[in-house]
Amino acid sequence: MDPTAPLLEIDHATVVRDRHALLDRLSLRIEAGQHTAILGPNGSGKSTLVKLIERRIYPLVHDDGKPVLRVFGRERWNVVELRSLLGVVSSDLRREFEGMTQNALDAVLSGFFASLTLGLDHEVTDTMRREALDALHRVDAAHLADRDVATLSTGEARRVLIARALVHRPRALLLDEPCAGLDPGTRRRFLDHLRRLAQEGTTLILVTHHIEEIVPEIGHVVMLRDGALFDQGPKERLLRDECLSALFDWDIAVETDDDFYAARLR
Ligand SMILES: Nc1ncnc2c1ncn2[C@@H]1O[C@H](COP(=O)(O)OP(=O)(O)OP(=O)(O)O)[C@@H](O)[C@H]1O
Repeated sequence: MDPTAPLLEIDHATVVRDRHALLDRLSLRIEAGQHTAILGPNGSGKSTLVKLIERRIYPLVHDDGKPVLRVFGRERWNVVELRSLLGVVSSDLRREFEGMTQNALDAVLSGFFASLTLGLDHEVTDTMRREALDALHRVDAAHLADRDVATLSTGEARRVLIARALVHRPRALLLDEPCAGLDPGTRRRFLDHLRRLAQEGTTLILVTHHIEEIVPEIGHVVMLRDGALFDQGPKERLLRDECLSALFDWDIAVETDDDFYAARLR
């Protein structure tokens, strides 16, 4: 695989459900190493875009057969192979843990096999076990290792999912509102951890409603609205009063502090 290939190339992607376009001819390109935040109001298509990238849903095909979506330069992927390169934390906790009866450590170990659950045919080594515990530790969840995932609180479950996405050290991370449900301390530690990962070479794609979560390493912003691209570019241009106010239809004042951004509603 070409390491310089763009992480993501989307060419006029349209996704239709019930005669409604969830994504409407969306074109987007994210380079390898280009840490990116995806912003947009409720219903703008952010989670649909995440599902499209992880191949849970498919776009309409082009008449001329040109690919709509390429990830790491490739059009065709086996989902297991893709997941080993692209760690995903989806926003839908219910979906992630549906039907799962296993403890948190096994849920994290399943990340090594790009599967949702740990099966009898999965050979778990001591190193994997150590790394899974370490991943739980990094999100302050080591104490949850033996807990049945079905009994976890929202924030606890989210930490376990984050550990599962991190455990095999994927080349890129696709995070759909990963901080939802995290308490302030855990959120801060998680964001600090994301910063370290980005500095060490993991590309971050972060879907969020909170510009406070756009860590300094993320320099590129993609804005979606009504399933289409509203704007994209460097955050210094897009994370400004006029642009955010137009995107969210609300008068927003942006403040910056130490390379972090914050939004205040007026
Ligand atoms: N299966 C479906 N059938 C019909 N409409 C759908 C379906 N799935 C999603 N939608 C609609 O598509 C639009 C985009 O949804 P999506 O979940 O991608 O938005 P989002 O930007 O992630 O929103 P939020 O910020 O609320 O999480 C929404 O209007 C949603 O109601």
